[in-house]
Amino acid sequence: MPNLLSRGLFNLFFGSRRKPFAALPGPQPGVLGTAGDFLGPQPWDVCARYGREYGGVTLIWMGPSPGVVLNDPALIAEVLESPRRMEFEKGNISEQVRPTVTDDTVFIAKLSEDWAEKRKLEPMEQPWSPEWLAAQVQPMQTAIAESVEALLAEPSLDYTAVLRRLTFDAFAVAAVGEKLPSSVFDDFLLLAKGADARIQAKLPLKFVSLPKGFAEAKTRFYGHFADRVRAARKSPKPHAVDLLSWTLRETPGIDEQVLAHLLGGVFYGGVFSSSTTLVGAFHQLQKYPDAEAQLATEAATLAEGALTFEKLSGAQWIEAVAYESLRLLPAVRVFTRTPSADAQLAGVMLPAGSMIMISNQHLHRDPEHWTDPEGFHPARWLDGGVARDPLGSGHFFPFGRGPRACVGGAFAMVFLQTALATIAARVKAHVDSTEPFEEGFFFGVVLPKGVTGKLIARHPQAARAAPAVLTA
Ligand code: HEM
Repeated sequence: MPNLLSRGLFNLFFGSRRKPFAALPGPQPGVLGTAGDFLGPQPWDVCARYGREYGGVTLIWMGPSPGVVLNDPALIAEVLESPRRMEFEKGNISEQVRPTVTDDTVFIAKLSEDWAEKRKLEPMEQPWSPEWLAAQVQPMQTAIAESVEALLAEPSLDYTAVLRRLTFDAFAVAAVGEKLPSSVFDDFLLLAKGADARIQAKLPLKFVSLPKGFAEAKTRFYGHFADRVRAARKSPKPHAVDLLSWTLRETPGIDEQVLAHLLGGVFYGGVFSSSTTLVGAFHQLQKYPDAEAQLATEAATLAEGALTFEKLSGAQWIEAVAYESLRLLPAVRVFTRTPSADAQLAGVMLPAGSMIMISNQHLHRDPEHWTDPEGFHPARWLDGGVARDPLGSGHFFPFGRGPRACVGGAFAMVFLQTALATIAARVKAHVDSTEPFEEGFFFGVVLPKGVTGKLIARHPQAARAAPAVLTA
């Protein structure tokens, strides 16, 4: 809380601005407004504290500009889902990630039209058809199984690093039909660091310089996918199910660069968030051995023969583990919106350009909604649990809510379930400590730190020599 002098100064200079917002609760502003609250802790922890202390809407001050933090499902629905959602533009994340993800991407699409309609016109809308998703299970299973075997040889693992690479490799198989060279992964990370520096900057973006070699890495990274588009056009694979081959069959006239950029964008959309979710899942499973044992049993049943989408769809415990991980440790915990013109919300008039922060951290752990919310209990999702709190509902929105929610949510679910089934059938992912891990922030996504351990083969034959060595 700012000291008396700081609060006095704010009131002296900006006191008159406070009057129209008197009805809203919130922390006392000082000379920096209430922005000082966000300087130390992670933003989602601040949003959750506000939810506990002030309720569904909290008035904040970014310097002299008012804003709100929403923790009320109805207000969140108004901003993200109702017809009024068109009044609230997505935050400025697009400007921050623009150098990394190029212009041909759904990341930086403007909200100038109804996004639900716009998506139908986007080439990326098509790949997430149920047919394409179903076709990814088997290739991703093979890729993940191969990665797991390679990792078995490692005496100690940093799960954040190795699951990030495992996820990248599985996404590569879904995107282009095979794993990519390590040099492409390195370029991917370098470009992500460039965007991350801009996302985390407290400075205006023009003062944030990009890492050395950024421009060259970008040319190489997207050039790699452009080469693949040309090669696939020259020698089409009529039965291949990867996104590249699939899209060329369904949309033969698609521009080479657009497709290359969309393929590259898939990795930025989902590698960090999906791998963070897996780290959280294995950390919790170490803490809850009964849940882990049940996962191993179900995964073993699925491992008899090839894994299919149908088999996965019937695997209720695997789905429940994925949901519970997304509830307790969602990888994306804060999203923002901004009224493009003055807009009425929560009984006040928010000026154009003000900050609206929405977090799932508090609602995913709201004790009035969830039993033992801090505990990891996949069983809560059985017996109608999924229908009670579907994805994108008031107290469960790990992928956001409404038409501008995550583009890759359905793919992420298929990936997470395939990964849990494949990994748990082969190994126990031992985690060294069940103490809460430190959480950082990278590319807008929660970054688990210091989660170490090793994979222990469930069956001796799984420990056979690794076919390829993975680099973290
Ligand atoms: C567990 C994994 C994932 C989580 C938790 C997650 C979560 C989210 C969230 C919360 C948003 C913001 C929604 C908003 O601002 O309203 C988002 C946006 C987005 N996600 Fe994901 N995501 C995941 C995986 C993926 C994957 C696999 C892809 C692509 C293949 C992807 C692509 C995107 C894109 C392109 C956007 C921006 C959409 C837009 O601006 O309209 N995500 N994601």
